[in-house]
Amino acid sequence: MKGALLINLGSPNSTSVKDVRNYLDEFLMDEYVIDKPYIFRALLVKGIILNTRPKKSAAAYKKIWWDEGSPLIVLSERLHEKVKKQVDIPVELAMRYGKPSLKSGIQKLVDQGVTEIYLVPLYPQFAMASTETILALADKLVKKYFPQVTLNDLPAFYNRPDYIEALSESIQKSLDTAKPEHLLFSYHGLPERHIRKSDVTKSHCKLDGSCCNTPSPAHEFCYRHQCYETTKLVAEKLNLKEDFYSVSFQSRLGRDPWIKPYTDFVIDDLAKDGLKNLAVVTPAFVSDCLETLEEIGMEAKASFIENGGEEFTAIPCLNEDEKWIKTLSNWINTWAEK
Ligand SMILES: C=CC1=C(C)c2cc3[nH]c(cc4nc(cc5[nH]c(cc1n2)c(C)c5CCC(=O)O)C(CCC(=O)O)=C4C)c(C)c3C=C
Ligand SMILES: [Fe+2]
Ligand SMILES: [Fe+2]
Repeated sequence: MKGALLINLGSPNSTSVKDVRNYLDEFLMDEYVIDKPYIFRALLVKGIILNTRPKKSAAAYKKIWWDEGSPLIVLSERLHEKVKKQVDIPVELAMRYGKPSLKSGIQKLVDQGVTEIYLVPLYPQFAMASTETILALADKLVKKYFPQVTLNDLPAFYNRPDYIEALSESIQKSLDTAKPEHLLFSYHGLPERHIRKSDVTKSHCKLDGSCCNTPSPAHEFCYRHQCYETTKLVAEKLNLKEDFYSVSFQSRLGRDPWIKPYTDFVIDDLAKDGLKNLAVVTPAFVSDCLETLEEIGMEAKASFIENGGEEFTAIPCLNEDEKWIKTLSNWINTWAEK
C-alpha cells in the first residue's frame, strides 16, 4: 500500500533556552547544514554557536510563539489535516529536526500497512540543507528500521505551474490591499559553498549573476537558480514591471559568505533611497515560521521604518491557502494512481 509523508523543518519543543539549545544542536550538527568535518563542526557548533545563539533565538521564538505552539508546527499540522481530507492514501506529517520525528512519521505509515512512501519535503526550492538532508535521513532510517519500505520523493516544485498560480494569487491579494511601491522576494540564504557543492557539473555555478540564467543541468539542484526562477514565473504571471520587484536572501549565520544580495542590506537601502511602501514575500517557506514572522515581520519592518520607510507588509506564506492545499493534494493523488 502507498502512503505520503509531509516533511517540514521543525521547531524547538518550547521557547525555553534549553529546548532551543537542543533543537539548534540537532539542526546545526547536521552535516548537510554545517558541512564541515565532524571535529570542526562540533567545535563551531558546541564550542561557539551554542554558547550564545540559544538565548538570542529563544527570545526571538518568544515573540512569535502561539498558545498552540510553534507557528511552523501548528501551520504544518493544519496543512496536514486539510490535505488528508483531499487525498486517497494515508498521509502523515514529520519534521526533519525535533518532533514529530521523521522516524515516527514513517512508523505511523507502516502501522497503517504502508510499504511505499512518497516523501514530500515542504520546500519549493532544492537545497542540500533542506531537501537533501530529509531524503538522506529517510533513506538511512528505512534501511535500518523499515527494510520492507520503498521510498519515492516529490522533486522541488519551484516552477510547477499550479504552485506558481497558487503563490501568485496569494501575493496578488496582498498587493491589492497594501499597494506597495516595491515587492521584495526574500528567500532563505545559504552559504555560497553549498551552491558549489550541489553543482552536479562542478563548474557551472560561478555566483556571478549570470550562471543562474544560463541553461544547465546544474539547475536541477541549484537553489539560487530555482529562487530566481520562482520569482520570474510569479512576475510573469502577475505582469510585474522589472523595476517593481527584486530578489534577496535572508537569515545569515556565521562569517562565511552567503548568497547575495542580503535582505537586511537591501531593505535598509530601499528605505534610505526614499522608498516609503514596501511588501516582502518569502517563497522559500510554505508555512510561516520564525524567519518570516520575526526576521521579516518584526526585525526587517522595524529597520525599514527606522531608515525612513513608512508602510511595510510581510506577505503571509501559503499556509492554509485553498489552492495550495488542492495543488499539494493533487500531486499526492497523481503519484498514488501511478
Ligand atoms: C548554516 C546554517 C543554516 C542553513 C544552511 C539553513 C538553511 C535553510 N533553512 C531553511 C528553513 C528554515 N530555517 C529556519 C531557522 C533557522 N535556520 C538556521 C540556520 C540555517 N538554515 C538557524 C540557526 C535557524 C534557527 C533560528 C535561529 O537561530 O535563527 C526556519 C524556522 C524554524 C522555526 O522554528 O520557525 C526555517 C523554516 C531552509 C529552507 C534552508 C535552505 C534553503
Ligand atoms: Fe534555516
Ligand atoms: Fe547558477
